[in-house]
Amino acid sequence: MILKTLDDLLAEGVSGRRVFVRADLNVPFDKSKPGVISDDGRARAVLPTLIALRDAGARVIVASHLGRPKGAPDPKFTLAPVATRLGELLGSSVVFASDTVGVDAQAKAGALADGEVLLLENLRFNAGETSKDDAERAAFADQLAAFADFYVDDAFGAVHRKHASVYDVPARLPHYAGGLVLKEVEVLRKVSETPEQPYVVVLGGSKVSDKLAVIQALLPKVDKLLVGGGMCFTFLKAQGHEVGKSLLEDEMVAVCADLLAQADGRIVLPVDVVAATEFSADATHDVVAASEIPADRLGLDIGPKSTELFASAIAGAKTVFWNGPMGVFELAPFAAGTRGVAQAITKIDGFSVVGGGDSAAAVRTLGLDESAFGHISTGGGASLEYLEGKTLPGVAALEK
Ligand SMILES: Nc1ncnc2c1ncn2[C@@H]1O[C@H](COP(=O)(O)OP(=O)(O)OP(=O)(O)O)[C@@H](O)[C@H]1O
Ligand SMILES: O=C(O)[C@H](O)COP(=O)(O)O
Repeated sequence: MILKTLDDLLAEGVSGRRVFVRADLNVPFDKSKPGVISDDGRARAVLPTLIALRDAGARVIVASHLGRPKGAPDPKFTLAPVATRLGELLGSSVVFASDTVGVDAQAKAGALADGEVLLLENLRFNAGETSKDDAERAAFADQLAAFADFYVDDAFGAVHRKHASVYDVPARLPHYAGGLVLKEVEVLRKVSETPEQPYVVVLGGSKVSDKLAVIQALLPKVDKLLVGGGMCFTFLKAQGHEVGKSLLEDEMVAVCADLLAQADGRIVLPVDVVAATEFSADATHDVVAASEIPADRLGLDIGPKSTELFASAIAGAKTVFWNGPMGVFELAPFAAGTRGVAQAITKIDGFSVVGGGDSAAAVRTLGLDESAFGHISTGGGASLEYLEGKTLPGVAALEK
């Protein structure tokens, strides 16, 4: 990979210059306490870049998405609490703009002093950020690029998105890869090119259709592919089981059936699940066989037998890649599967990678020892698409 790095930019000198940093500050929030960040790992991961630029006297303009608002302001997805947290982590105040490219952002960017940091409001409050229309994205990218002299991408979690701030802004400014992007790409390159066998992949989480392509791509390379979390129900349905009110992508059932047929036993599904009456910590819940989920229940975690089954598959692995929690770990009654699988991964005599904002958050919020994992990636979809062998638009843009 030939690209310029943050170190190159620092060597050129940034004092008094305006640097646009694309970060992935898409942090999870406490489901029961609005506005309270439940895991600030992604904010901490970008700190070295921000500190280096701040300390070198740059005027730093940080931009990120949060969640998936629909191209217009939505208070549920404001980055305001993240600006506060970022200021605490940096130990210096972070100015927050209440819009992304509007009057407030322009005034605050214009008033930045050397070594000051500004966080713009959620990029996805603007339709141009995620638009599939090149001209619409370009128009928004022009507005973003106008803020700065240089562009640094340290948003590894978003490099798989062909979005204005990831793909189009670097075409408009001298561009550099931040340390986080460089480190993530290096680790994932090793895992994807030369994984030591046996290689076990564990997939879960809720973004089902996002993750089916990676299963297809990884099947020829892995010894076992363990599927839990919200994803498993589409597979269980494909095996002919009823899944009650569990998360299900009906239109993907045929694809899952096809994957199971190709896998020749290497895709391992849960044999039991924790089935609840509703999506709530207080809901009545029981362990049921994966083939017998009652019509009025939804599966919110893998059951104890499945956890054991998955742990024993993980035990002999030399390489483990894990993306996506095994259940709704944020609610205590449904955290055991994720905890059990994570603990099994910490015990392997080999190299493990945890990919995904929520999976990384699970490691930390469940009190597991972060240092027992080989690498904790900030990218969920990004790390999966890298392993799939896809070109990542954000990385390609930096290479140009
Ligand atoms: N059985 C289930 N039903 C519904 N949701 C589930 C289930 N199991 C896990 N989840 C949810 O999946 C979410 C994480 O899914 P996601 O696919 O986003 O993971 P990730 O890849 O680690 O994160 P990201 O893509 O944000 O980096 C968690 O919030 C968890 O509560
Ligand atoms: O959570 C993630 O994986 C990244 O922040 C990207 O978010 P997205 O899947 O909403 O583009």
